Amino acid sequence: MVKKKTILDFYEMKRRKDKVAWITAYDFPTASFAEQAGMDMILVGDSLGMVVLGYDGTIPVTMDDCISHCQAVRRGAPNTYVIGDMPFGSYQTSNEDAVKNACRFLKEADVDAIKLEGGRRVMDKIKSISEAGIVVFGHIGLTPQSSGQLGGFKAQGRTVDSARELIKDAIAVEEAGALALLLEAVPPEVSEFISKRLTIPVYSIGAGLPCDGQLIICGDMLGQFQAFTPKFVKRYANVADVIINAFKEYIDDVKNERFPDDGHVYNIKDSMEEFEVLFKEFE
Ligand SMILES: Nc1nc(=O)c2c([nH]1)NC[C@@H]1CN(c3ccc(C(=O)N[C@@H](CCC(=O)O)C(=O)O)cc3)CN21
Ligand SMILES: CC(C)C(=O)C(=O)O
Ligand SMILES: [Mg+2]
Repeated sequence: MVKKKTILDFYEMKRRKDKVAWITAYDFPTASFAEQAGMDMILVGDSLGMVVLGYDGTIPVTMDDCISHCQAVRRGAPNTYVIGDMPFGSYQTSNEDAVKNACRFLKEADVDAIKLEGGRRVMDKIKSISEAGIVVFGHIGLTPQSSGQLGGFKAQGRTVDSARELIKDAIAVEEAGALALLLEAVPPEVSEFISKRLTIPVYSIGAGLPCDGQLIICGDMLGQFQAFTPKFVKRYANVADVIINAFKEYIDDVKNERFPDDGHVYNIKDSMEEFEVLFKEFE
């Protein structure tokens, strides 16, 4: 059993240029598979709203949804670094709400860190949660919770003007006390500059190779999520096909009485003659 990592291990990995591999997971089995595979960390993303609850965005996801899924993930991956993603409305309202809800993730779901979206505009939230002693991951670039303001799920930092805003946000996140930063959907030229400019580890989901590690949504890499596929997704399996084919085979077996066969039923423990006597009694 590999020892559970701490934030210090991730700083050491950045220094040694060892890349951090992480995925999202929302349930017990996926978390357990991730831990068995040796994943460095797991994000319980509010993307759970889209990937496992079927919403078309992350806005409806609640604190209770996140806590419940974090608990399942922690049970499945007791020795892996787990990050809880703060859902829309759980930190925007006030510093007090932000700290209170961040504390819930630690107290109720035993996560190692929390993540929240935004740069300069959430500096006070990052600072308040950090001052409570909690490890904060920042998240800038394509921030799905503010996709309304961005005009949709759009890559960021592709123009000099947009990159300037992104760099200011990255610096602000570090200054506010975040101990890691996630860049989503940002050109590698910009993420390389940010990774070098900051002291804290900078991770990528769709931000290219220059970052200190990579994140991908489990449902995307496994071919489980069908609504759309972001450009940055590499598919490693096609679970949808595997599941649909298994379901079709099962339906066919049931309709044609090939299932259940002798191997999938229980044997009687008295003679058939005795059972026939019993059945006669009730005819
Ligand atoms: N399953 C899933 N995967 C994700 O990566 C993901 C979620 N859900 N939910 C929350 C956000 C939304 N994300 C998205 C969604 C769409 C694109 C996308 O389709 N982008 C287009 C156009 C980008 C643009 O116009 O700049 C692309 O071609 O990549 C990217 C990231 C990332 N996150
Ligand atoms: C898209 C990633 C970065 C995320 O925040 C999530 O999975 O919720
Ligand atoms: Mg999220």
